[in-house]
Amino acid sequence: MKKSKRKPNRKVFRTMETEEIELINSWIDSQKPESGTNPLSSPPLDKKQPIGRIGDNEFSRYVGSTRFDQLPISKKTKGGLKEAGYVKMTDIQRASLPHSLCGRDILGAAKTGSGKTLAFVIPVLEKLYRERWGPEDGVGSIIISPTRELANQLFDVLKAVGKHHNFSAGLLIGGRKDIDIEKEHVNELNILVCTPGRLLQHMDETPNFDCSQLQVLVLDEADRILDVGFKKALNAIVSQLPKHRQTLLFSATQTKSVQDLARLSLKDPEYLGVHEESVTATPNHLQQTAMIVPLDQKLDMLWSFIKAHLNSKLLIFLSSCKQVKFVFEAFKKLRPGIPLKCLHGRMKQQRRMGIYAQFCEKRSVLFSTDVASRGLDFNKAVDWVVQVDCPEDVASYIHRVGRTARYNTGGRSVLFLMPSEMKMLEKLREAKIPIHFTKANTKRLQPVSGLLAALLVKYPDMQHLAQRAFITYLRSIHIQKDKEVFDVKKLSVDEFSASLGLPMTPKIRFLNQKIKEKMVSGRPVFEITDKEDESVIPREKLLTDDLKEEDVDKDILERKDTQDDGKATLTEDVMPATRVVKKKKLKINVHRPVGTRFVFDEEGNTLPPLATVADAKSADVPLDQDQKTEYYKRIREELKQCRQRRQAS
Ligand SMILES: Nc1ncnc2c1ncn2[C@@H]1O[C@H](COP(=O)(O)OP(=O)(O)OP(=O)(O)O)[C@@H](O)[C@H]1O
Repeated sequence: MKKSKRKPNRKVFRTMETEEIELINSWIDSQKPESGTNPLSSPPLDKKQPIGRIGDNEFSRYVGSTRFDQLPISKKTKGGLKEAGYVKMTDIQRASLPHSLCGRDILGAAKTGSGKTLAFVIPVLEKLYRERWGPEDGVGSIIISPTRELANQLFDVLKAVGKHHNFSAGLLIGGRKDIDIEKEHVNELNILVCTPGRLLQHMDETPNFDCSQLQVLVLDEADRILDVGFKKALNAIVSQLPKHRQTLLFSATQTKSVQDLARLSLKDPEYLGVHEESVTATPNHLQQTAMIVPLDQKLDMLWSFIKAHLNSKLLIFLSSCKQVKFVFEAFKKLRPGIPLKCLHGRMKQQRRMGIYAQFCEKRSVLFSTDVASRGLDFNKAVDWVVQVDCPEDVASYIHRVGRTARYNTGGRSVLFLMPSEMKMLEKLREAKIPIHFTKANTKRLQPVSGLLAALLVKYPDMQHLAQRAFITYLRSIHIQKDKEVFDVKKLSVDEFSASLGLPMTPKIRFLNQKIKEKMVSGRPVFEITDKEDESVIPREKLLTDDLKEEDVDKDILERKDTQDDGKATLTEDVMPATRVVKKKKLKINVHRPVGTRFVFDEEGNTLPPLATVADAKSADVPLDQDQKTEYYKRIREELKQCRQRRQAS
């Protein structure tokens, strides 16, 4: 006779859950790892060993587990993990989960792409499950991320792994218009994945918003969230949370500052730095290169690089939003033959999400500020990370290059360093970053400056973008903290201006100013002094349009100023050159000197992509300066004449 397949009713389900929770609690209690130990150093479990209850009051060891199904976690979480394809644990998961599952505070540090997300998503789900958390219990866990895109990604992982649980979860990020709907429902949510600004907004504005029962607080990219840029927001958030809670902090570059940790009232945290003994601070499968590129050659080099990688996925970092806009708009008009996209903090949220999703899917080039530097996974498939502008510090470098070579995949990165920034190379090497240094080969450069000059004449709006890019870049260098690396006085500004296609070098007022960063009423400000003007300017204001704060969630801090100047066209894909039909109509043939080339070596083999712009043998900085100066002079002269002719007609 066929067995009846009737599902157990609710009561039976509840009893089964209660029994499972009792078993998990006893299992966790009986096999707790000793505080201060790293489970990675315990021998791995024998595959044949029985799992869970193995005698009357005896349970299997879970320290030393290598697979998720060997852990004392619920069937629901195990099911979610399995269906999402997660079977074996990564090192940070093996090291931290035994501690976090038994309720301890964690400071977790592991290389980029090593699986830190699951290391906090699993304990969040399990804690609430074991507490039998329900809709009426309200907010049980808060996961904070520094950027909206990362919060979105974390939310997706939470949904996938937690799909069999009954918790309600919400994504609370700035830039979304549905704040009023959010306010109505936020108290019904059990797990909040949010950016600091939006969370604080709810804390300030949502009637009866209640986190008093919070069980687990997670800070992803913890060092960034504890950083000065978020200090005020984070202090305000933490002041409204109960002290009795579990706190999990994760990052590839972790803070050890006692002051920072004191702000979070951590209780005897377990410090788990799983790659501390590793010979490198970056993923093993990541091939890293640095090369000298003078400021006025950066765009030539970047253009040549893109042309040599038309079948790849490239993530390009520039230092400011204006830089991103200019390079994106200009290169888009030059049609390199690969879709181009851009991402920065001044774009509307929906568009940002759209760009992020598209870049996960297709081969393309994404120009970005540091908004994309942390945490983002892009489906593991970024081929190259190109840092056109030097990162502000070693941590920033590690996070940027970490967008490639994720989990077990390979990846490559290249850093353009100006001659005055060579100190950064030393700093990277001191920080255990195996970076190969090579000299650029100008013979293979495809110059783009002349084309930009022509573009600026054809499209006068572009001139404004170029000027803003010029000024904001110099200002970003001027206010960098690390003066050993960044010195605006060492830059040849006229050549730089010409390389952007500008006919005249814009005035640089701030160069006479002394800028000193200091704290006023707990808020970072830059004190600016020059002969004419003496003022104190809030840090965010000075950085407006440009640096880090544009990229974070600013809905609270800058709601009034925030304007979306990302025009619709700014983020649209550019069709590859093969589809361009209007090309013939252009008066200026911008394509002429920059056709796609294949480069072959002496044996007739195609050269690896980087070799088309890099030349390890050449020892000199690759610039015939006289020729270049002559060239710029001529272009400027032509542009002036062109302008005069236009004015006359
Ligand atoms: N146990 C696992 N088995 C298979 N894949 C995994 C496992 N854990 C994580 N991954 C995958 O590895 C990739 C990187 O994971 P994750 O984004 O959590 O890294 P991370 O350490 O947080 O990186 P970052 O420091 O850049 O934020 C993701 O694509 C994720 O799906």
